[in-house]
Amino acid sequence: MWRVARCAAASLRQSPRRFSTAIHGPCIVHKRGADILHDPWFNKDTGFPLTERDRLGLRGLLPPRVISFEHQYVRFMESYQSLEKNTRGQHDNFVSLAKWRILNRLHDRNETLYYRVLIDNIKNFAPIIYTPTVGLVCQNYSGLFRRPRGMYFCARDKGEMMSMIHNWPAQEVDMIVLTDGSRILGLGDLGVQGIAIPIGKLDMYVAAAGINPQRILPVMLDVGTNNQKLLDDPLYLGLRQPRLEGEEYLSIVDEFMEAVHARWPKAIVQFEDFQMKWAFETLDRYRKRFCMFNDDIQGTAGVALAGLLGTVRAQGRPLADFANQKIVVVGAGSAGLGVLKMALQAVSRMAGPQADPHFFLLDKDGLITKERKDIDPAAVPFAKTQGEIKGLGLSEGASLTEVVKKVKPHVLLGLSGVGGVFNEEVLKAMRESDSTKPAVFAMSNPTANAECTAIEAFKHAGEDIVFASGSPFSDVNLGNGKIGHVNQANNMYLFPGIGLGALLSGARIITDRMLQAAAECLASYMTDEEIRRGVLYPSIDSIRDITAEVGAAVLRTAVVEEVAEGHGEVGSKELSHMSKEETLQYVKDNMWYPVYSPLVHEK
Ligand SMILES: NC(=O)C1=CN([C@@H]2O[C@H](COP(=O)(O)OP(=O)(O)OC[C@H]3O[C@@H](n4cnc5c(N)ncnc54)[C@H](O)[C@@H]3O)[C@@H](O)[C@H]2O)C=CC1
Ligand SMILES: CC(=O)C(=O)O
Ligand SMILES: [Mg+2]
Repeated sequence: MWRVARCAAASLRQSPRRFSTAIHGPCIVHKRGADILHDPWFNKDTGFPLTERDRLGLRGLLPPRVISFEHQYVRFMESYQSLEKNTRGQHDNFVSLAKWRILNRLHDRNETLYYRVLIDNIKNFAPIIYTPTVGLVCQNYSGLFRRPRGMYFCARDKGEMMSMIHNWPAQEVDMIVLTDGSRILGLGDLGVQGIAIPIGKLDMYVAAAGINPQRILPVMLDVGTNNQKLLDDPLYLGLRQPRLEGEEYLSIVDEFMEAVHARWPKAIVQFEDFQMKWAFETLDRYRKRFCMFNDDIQGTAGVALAGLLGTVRAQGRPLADFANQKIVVVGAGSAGLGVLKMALQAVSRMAGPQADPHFFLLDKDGLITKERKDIDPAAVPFAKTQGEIKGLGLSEGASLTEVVKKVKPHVLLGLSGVGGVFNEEVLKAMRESDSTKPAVFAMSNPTANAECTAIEAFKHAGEDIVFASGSPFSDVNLGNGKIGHVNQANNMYLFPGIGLGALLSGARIITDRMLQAAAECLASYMTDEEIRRGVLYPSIDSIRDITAEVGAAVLRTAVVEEVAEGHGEVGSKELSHMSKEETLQYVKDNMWYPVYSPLVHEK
């Protein structure tokens, strides 16, 4: 009823795991013949019906047999499965890249089929198009490069961006993911090669939020790199210069934001994998002027908070007990500080602004206290005073092991980007935790950068822990029929819903309360029974469902916050009159789902 008018190419109510036989509205195409076959958006490969082949000048350009969408799907899955079989026993990275290649080739050729296989097999394919394999793709991007995807703005383009933005062929863009490649996952500065991250994030937008892939735009802002290995690499495809700094840097980001806003005033920009100083600076600079958010600071915070509230429930305690949880956060970067900031807001709401939460923050130099020289301003609110830690026998720069042994935390949460920092000694110290169900969150990506593996966590910290990691691990067989459940604490459970809710509300800006609504929605999604079993987040198989819920929660809060300006033909008044159920239905009705629509040629 409230579906927003757009090319009916495949705008269909979500019907996962079924091949709908419904008739779909036609899609207008301005090309003919071979041009259509070479356009992944319209291409159906051997799936063009004979009438369409006639209409579009395709007769003779394809083998005569028409293969149905269902059959094409099965054929692709069969070739994927034989790749899996044929590469069994080979090196993990080799296998992962081979899987990425076969998916990427389909993406380049036939987007409708690509997104269908992705959506229907998201659990299998997310680790390929997203973390961890996307990290490997970034590391090898210049060598893997065959075709561009998205837009590349570089330092040399200063003064040209207003016109360059019009080089993007799509008329409309809803969702942009932007990186400067300066902190790609836990892999550091990867320069232009970081473009694979926006591509992977936007694939998740299509798969989870049903954002129309014709209206997404991955963007790389190449301001140079400080990665000497890349600068020395003859294959490197980015600018061969050190990173711009200070005002020079900001003027590039400013120009990009202005250019985007001039062409697509309602587009949402997600900042992704910026090094900490620019992550915070750009968020402060733009969040009141543009509809934007920083996923690493804000998306991650919401997902972590939902997990932290889940661990309180897993202990059989009331949510208000969150204010008493002792939480050790390892990593004082954009992600760690974002988590603590949101956790602090939650504690204030629950126990009042005078509440004194028991948060301990460590970085590469150990426990952060007020004694710390050159302390980052963003870390100041979480730095301990001497008075707070004296009784525990801790001091400035105390090691992680010492902190865990003395604090006996309920939760140990890693966002350090350093693989293995939760070593045997640290994990064993968690056995002395004051919690009946201690939690270990090893949230750094990709897999090799996780603070510990799932097996290590259950082995050393004990079988009663709750475990979560940023990249996927398999559940752990604990013997005697017991299974250690592995949660994936990854911002993928929130950013698609934040973007979707902001889009469909036509939000002017993204407020803290919209982000809080997203986190609360995720936190309340799991049943008590699931939480008791240590299941804090939904299975990735349900990501479309949780994203619709999160999107609806964000949208409703945008209305309450009076930042919703409406989307398409649905005005802000109509949005404000929708019940909770109607909002959810509106969101679901606007989620794109891939089907072949009849193509009609127009000059
Ligand atoms: N699971 C998820 O959804 C997300 C995970 N992440 C991951 O978090 C990690 C960090 O990201 P950012 O905060 O943006 O990076 P960042 O570079 O801003 O911060 C890293 C922090 O870790 C600290 N650190 C480094 N070595 C350490 C050590 N040995 N012990 C303790 N602390 C140490 C640094 O001092 C710094 O404070 C990355 O691996 C990233 O992939 C980030 C966002 C979302
Ligand atoms: C998941 C994510 O955004 C990161 O690791 O940076
Ligand atoms: Mg990120």
